[in-house]
Amino acid sequence: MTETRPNRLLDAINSPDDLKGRSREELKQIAAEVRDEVIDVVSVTGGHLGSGLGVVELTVAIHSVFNAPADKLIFDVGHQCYPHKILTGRRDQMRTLRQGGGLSGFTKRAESEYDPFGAAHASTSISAGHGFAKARDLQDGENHVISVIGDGSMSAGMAYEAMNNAGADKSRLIVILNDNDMSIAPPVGAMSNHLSKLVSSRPYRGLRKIAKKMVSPMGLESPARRAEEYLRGFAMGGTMFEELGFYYVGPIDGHDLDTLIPILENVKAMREGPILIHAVTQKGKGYAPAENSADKYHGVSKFSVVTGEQSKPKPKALAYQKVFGQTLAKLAETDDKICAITAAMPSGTSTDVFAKQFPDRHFDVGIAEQHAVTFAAGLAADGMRPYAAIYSTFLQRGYDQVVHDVAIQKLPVRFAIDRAGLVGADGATHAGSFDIGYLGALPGMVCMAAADEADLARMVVTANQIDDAPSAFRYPRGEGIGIEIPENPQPLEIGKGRIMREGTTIAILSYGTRLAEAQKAADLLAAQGLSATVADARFAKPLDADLVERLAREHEVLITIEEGATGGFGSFVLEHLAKVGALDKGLKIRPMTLPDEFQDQDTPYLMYEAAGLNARHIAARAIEALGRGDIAEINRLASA
Ligand SMILES: Cc1ncc(C[n+]2csc(CCOP(=O)(O)OP(=O)(O)O)c2C)c(N)n1
Ligand SMILES: CC(=O)[C@@H](O)[C@H](O)COP(=O)(O)O
Ligand SMILES: [Mg+2]
Repeated sequence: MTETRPNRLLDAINSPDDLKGRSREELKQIAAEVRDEVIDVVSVTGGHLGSGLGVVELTVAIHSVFNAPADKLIFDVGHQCYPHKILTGRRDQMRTLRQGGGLSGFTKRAESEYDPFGAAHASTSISAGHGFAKARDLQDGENHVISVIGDGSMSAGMAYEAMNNAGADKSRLIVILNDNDMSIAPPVGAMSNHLSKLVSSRPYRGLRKIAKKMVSPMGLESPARRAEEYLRGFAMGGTMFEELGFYYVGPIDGHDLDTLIPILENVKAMREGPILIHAVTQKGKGYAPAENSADKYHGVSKFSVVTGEQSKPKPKALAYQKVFGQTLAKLAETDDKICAITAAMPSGTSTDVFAKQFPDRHFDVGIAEQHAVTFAAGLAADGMRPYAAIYSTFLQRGYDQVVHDVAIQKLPVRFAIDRAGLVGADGATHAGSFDIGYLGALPGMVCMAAADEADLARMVVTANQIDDAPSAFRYPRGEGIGIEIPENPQPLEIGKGRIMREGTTIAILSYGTRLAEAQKAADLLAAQGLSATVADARFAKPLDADLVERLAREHEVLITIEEGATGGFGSFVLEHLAKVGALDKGLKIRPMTLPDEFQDQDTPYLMYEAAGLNARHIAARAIEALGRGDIAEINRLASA
């Protein structure tokens, strides 16, 4: 790929300034080289590929026309920003992408002045862009603000809240709608249909000619006037964007620099109001294996550039997600009230397993977590048994809906909280750190965490039986521990944990999949003659008061551990013990949570190592609390 190109113009591009003054042909070559570079990089790092390949020309065009960092370029989600990183001085670090200490896989303010606004969650770019535009106006600035948002991300309410606000405003804001007719899965909804109609009813072949006319000085006095003429004359009325107060330009071919550059130059000359450029692109553009795949190589592991084959290690166990999807589908065979809801993540959450069997009861609502929650509330209010499968981090966006629409009305929505705990390469934005606290705070909510895949199956079944309250069960990204999943999983007794191993001196009470580390910690302690009880709480709410009080009463040290932030399970235990006076009798209690900081990406193991939540840390914490034992020996044994 890259080696076969004779002149590597990209080698001379260290910042967007180096694109200025380049001929159109040179820019086309640079775009081709950027594309090759993205493919090469992601083939060794893994990461988000299809989206970046689709915006190569857009990114080159934007950086050749505008003046970042003075002009603010805001990418929605940020998963398509690899070409942008290559062009903004980060090319030599690209092979550290998504690794510990390396570049983030998203835009990030702390990483570069060319990333004015960080992202990773969808649909924030128009709001942020509007904020930048207002800030500029208030400070008498002159810079441009460009928000690039995908068609999939246009399904979230936030994008419309932003357009509603920005569209009624005179502030200059350029929104580029990058329409590749894909989300992670095929896009859904009426807006997606509207965009498809716009594209099919207005072929951009003619517009290409128009764009050529726009660059000709003939008949038009000034760039601003040219742009106005263009927009008045050729933006056909009736798009939703125009109704909302945006100048609509398009649809245009988002891979054609001969179209993109003149249009951006003209739009740049406009002095007033928000503009939306509708650019049609292809996800995975220019790399056949991506173009030809169903998911357009949205997110990939390392792969062979020649064949496109991804090198995925053979799984040792079924993923938690599959266990969830399969258990729910099986349950639905005998319960026709069960529904599954996903907010644009059918494959990520494995609701696609359910969808295959029960398409009528499966709902992909698009990137719309708030709606997903209230939609589930409506289903529940009229007698259905909805399971809303949402990543912990994305459910943050639907929190008021969980409180106001679900919990206050005691509606039995079942929340399958996916990606609980640290997720690795996606880093802080995707860590499922807060749901234990934010759900556990809600009156009436039943909160569970699976310690292994067999227990997850039981929790899916347990939630099905809770018809008078909302419930949630959390589980991490990826494979289980490889234990057998019962054929007919039995429901759990609500609010009851389990003792895994009886000891005398130290109690380790785990909530979630740290249980395996707790067991290892007990082994490390046993090697020093220190006896530990290990318990799996299963429920954070209702808390197993008997279990917690017994552990407190019968041990010198009580450690709680969870894959969540402070203010979660450990806090609930502490508060309970304080209320019943169990802390007055000299118990040494040590809650172990994620650290009070946003952790950057790394492997999940190393992130937990940095968080101090692996077996050796648990054992060391016990020894430190106890005041006896040898921490150095623990570390030696753990690393052996
Ligand atoms: C709030 C939120 N929900 C879900 C996601 C997961 N997600 C990341 S990218 C993506 C698809 C975005 O589609 P689009 O904006 O069209 O960009 P494309 O990948 O097609 O370039 C989804 C669902 C997210 N990042 N944020
Ligand atoms: C950008 C984004 O939000 C998704 O693509 C996310 O990276 C998917 O994560 P999983 O791989 O855990 O499904
Ligand atoms: Mg898209």
